[in-house]
Amino acid sequence: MRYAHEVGNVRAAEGALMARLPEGTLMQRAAAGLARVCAGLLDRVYGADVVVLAGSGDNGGDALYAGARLARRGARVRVVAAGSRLHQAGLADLRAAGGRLIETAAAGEAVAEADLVIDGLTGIGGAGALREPHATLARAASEASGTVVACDVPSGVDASSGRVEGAAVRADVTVTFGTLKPGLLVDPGASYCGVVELVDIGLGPYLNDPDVVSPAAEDVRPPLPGAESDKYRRGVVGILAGGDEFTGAAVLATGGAVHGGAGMVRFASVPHAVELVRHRWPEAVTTVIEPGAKALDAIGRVQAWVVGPGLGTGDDAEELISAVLSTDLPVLVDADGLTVLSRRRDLLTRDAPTLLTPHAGELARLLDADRTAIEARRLEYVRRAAAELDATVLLKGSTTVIAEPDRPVRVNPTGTPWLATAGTGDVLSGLTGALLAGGMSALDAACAGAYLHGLAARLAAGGPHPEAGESPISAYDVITALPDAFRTLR
Ligand SMILES: NC(=O)C1=CN([C@@H]2O[C@H](COP(=O)(O)OP(=O)(O)OC[C@H]3O[C@@H](n4cnc5c(N)ncnc54)[C@H](OP(=O)(O)O)[C@@H]3O)[C@@H](O)[C@H]2O)[C@@H](O)CC1
Ligand SMILES: [K+]
Repeated sequence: MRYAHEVGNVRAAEGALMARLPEGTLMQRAAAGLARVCAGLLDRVYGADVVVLAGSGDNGGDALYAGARLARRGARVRVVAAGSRLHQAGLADLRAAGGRLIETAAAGEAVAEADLVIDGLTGIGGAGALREPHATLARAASEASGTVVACDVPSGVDASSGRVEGAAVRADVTVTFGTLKPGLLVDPGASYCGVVELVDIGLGPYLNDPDVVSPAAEDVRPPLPGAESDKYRRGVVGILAGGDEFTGAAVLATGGAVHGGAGMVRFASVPHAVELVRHRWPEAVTTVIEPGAKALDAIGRVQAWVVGPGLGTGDDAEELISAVLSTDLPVLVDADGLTVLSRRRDLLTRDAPTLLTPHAGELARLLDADRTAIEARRLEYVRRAAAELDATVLLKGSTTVIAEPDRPVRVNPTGTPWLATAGTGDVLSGLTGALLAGGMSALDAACAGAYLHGLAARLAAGGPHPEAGESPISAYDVITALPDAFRTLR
């Protein structure tokens, strides 16, 4: 797991640690780590052209001390001061090492020709949209042809949330201190960071529980069949999807489940959807159901339900969703099911686990909120959704985030922009339903489902020669790549 802490937590740990150390120690540790990474990025430090963008806080101080370390190794270091103040001791050290301050008016040219730009405008103290001249400097850095290294956080990115309200530095590398910050893991902030390097400054023992975690491959443990397993013990997932209008979603969700490790997939729907699913996935056991409260009775036993993809949003769909949520089994609700729930939130009052898998638009309907606001503040809204709806919520999108009341939010590290194509969400719901039926908790199933789905998409997009770049993929390609994604976890 990778752990991330919000600004308040970082400051509390910093205070506790600083009380035990001589003044300035932490800043020197940070600066040393930053300078080390910068030096590694340069072909040669001696003679390299380095520009430090320094704000008036300690983030600027770190950058100035790092600049001084590079200057002592022979780099030509120039500093642009943003704002009225500069960290005085840092500036004095840089000057003593041969660095010099230049006018803001000359900054554009200096940044454009630099081999390396260090962004020390704002760190965890940054708040709201960057003001001037910070915003202009951030834009210049983002367009620089040299390597751009952000100190702690790319300036303009909110460290706790990943929110970006105006200009922000697009970094090639972000060197962060003590612990990751949630804004480095969650879009839009994450997309500004480049490669994130964590520098240990000794904060670890003083940090509280993380606010956000991001799983690595070893944290994703889908259930494995043992010698004793049979299809029932491995988990039977029931899929209620498709209708007279939409059938593709049913085929794709079933495919996700068939390749998601379920012992058996039961699929139930109207005759046309059943016919298509049978044709494409002979592995699935299918049932034609009549609308009505007794629809589930004909299907046979399952360990978890997936309901919603392509189901429609009318009275029949509502009745089916109501019946499924009245069971004492884990239920994953997706797509049309979520639209129905946005007018029937009362159906969510239940004891068994409920997993909701909305994209921003569906969550906007569920919370009566604004879609754009959700996309800009994914962490805030996924937490709010989990608390208000009393469910596990997986918010799909450029960064998929998963929340359960009173737990750290999980951020999925896999995926590719090519995943933004019709039908991939249906695959995710079938896959995750299979993991739920296999006995995983809603949080772990959501996490493993998102991880495997994103990995399968990357494998599909990268093909046999990923070094040659990625290509467009279809939802069906994601299903086909799932076995390879599972294999990478072994
Ligand atoms: N915590 C740790 O463990 C360690 C922390 N360390 C380092 O300290 C950093 C935190 O330093 P910090 O607290 O001085 O805040 P920082 O990020 O420099 O920003 C404050 C300045 O930004 C300005 N400003 C704010 N918003 C703005 C805007 N929208 N647009 C423009 N300006 C804006 C604000 O201006 P003001 O509002 O005062 O006018 C103020 O001058 C941290 O990120 C890390 O690098 C390490 O040295 C060691 C270990
Ligand atoms: K910064």
